[in-house]
Amino acid sequence: MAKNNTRIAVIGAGSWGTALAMVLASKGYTVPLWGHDTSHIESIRKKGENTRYLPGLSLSKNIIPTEDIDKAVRGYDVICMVVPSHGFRKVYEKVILSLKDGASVVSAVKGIENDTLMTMTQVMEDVRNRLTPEKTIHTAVLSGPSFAKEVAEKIPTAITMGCKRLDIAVMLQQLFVTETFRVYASTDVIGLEISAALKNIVAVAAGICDGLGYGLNTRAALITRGLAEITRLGVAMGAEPATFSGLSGLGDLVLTCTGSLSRNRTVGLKLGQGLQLDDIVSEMKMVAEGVKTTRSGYELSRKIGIEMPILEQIYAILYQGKNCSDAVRDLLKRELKVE
Ligand SMILES: NC(=O)c1ccc[n+]([C@@H]2O[C@H](COP(=O)([O-])OP(=O)(O)OC[C@H]3O[C@@H](n4cnc5c(N)ncnc54)[C@H](O)[C@@H]3O)[C@@H](O)[C@H]2O)c1
Ligand SMILES: O=P(O)(O)OC[C@H](O)CO
Repeated sequence: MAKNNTRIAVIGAGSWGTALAMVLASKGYTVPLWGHDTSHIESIRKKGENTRYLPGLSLSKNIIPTEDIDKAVRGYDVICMVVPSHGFRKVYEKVILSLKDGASVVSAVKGIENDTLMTMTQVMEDVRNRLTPEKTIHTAVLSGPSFAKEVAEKIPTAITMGCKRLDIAVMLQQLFVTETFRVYASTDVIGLEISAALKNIVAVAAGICDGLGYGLNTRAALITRGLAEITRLGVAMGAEPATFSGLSGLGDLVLTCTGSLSRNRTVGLKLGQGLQLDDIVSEMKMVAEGVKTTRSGYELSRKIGIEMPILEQIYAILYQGKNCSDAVRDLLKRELKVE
């Protein structure tokens, strides 16, 4: 758990980027924390607190807020990308220009790019191939049940670090682990990314059912059948089935479908209570990745030819104006199956 000489920076000064910077700073690392909004970065610098995304928690002096991406990245060994999926590619196109050869980049992001249907490590590989094919960059993913607020408050948490190269996954595991932040290593990058992105859609569904006033039976059914359809898609994309019963699969699904801190579940809750999606999203100051991922997940499932009934109903609610109760009714009256 001791600090070593690795230089690590965090890109993205929202709630999760700040919480991860706090984890690393608590080990003694000096961590540049980059954000795109100059006034927000200035406010963090002045107050020693991220009042917009993690109010009430003092930041360590080891966290160096910056709006200068080159300064945050140049010469660093490990970069942790925590920019929401819709802005990820544009930011990474800048990051990669300053990235040193042989660096590792960890995506802590849970989404699938809308236009390309790529996961974030696929986006990183795509950007590298186009902009700096001469560089060797090790891409990795960090995923698991982890509300930023609880991680920042040092509430015991377990999470998974995935990289196709196990030695790199283990190096990153050791970099992030603390006494309250337990990190497992994995090589199933696609499994971690698919489970992370798609659990947000099931969390929206769980919120909808709670908003409609349904009960705990309904929620348990959604978690279980949601996991079944996420697993089907992930395995068809080359993931290991066991990943879906791990922290990034079942673990994160349970957290986000049941935890009141979940932004995705909150979106669903309000939809179930009758509010309109545009109004809900425009009032939120944080990102709920599940809204956009419903679109990319839906297109991905059709492209690969995987049946995903819960995802299809959430897509119909979010993008085709379907009534929430009608969606639940249609899920229940589907042809009967063997489990
Ligand atoms: N918050 C959590 O508990 C948590 C935990 C695990 C994973 N995640 C994942 O981390 C990612 C980031 O989420 P978050 O919770 O930090 O979000 P957030 O809403 O708290 O903050 C988002 C940050 O990204 C910035 N941003 C927004 N659009 C941008 C753009 N186009 N370019 C650059 N920066 C932009 C915002 O200014 C803000 O600093 C998401 O994929 C989320 O699913 C979040
Ligand atoms: O608040 P949510 O719904 O984005 O969930 C946050 C994390 O992904 C929980 O692991």
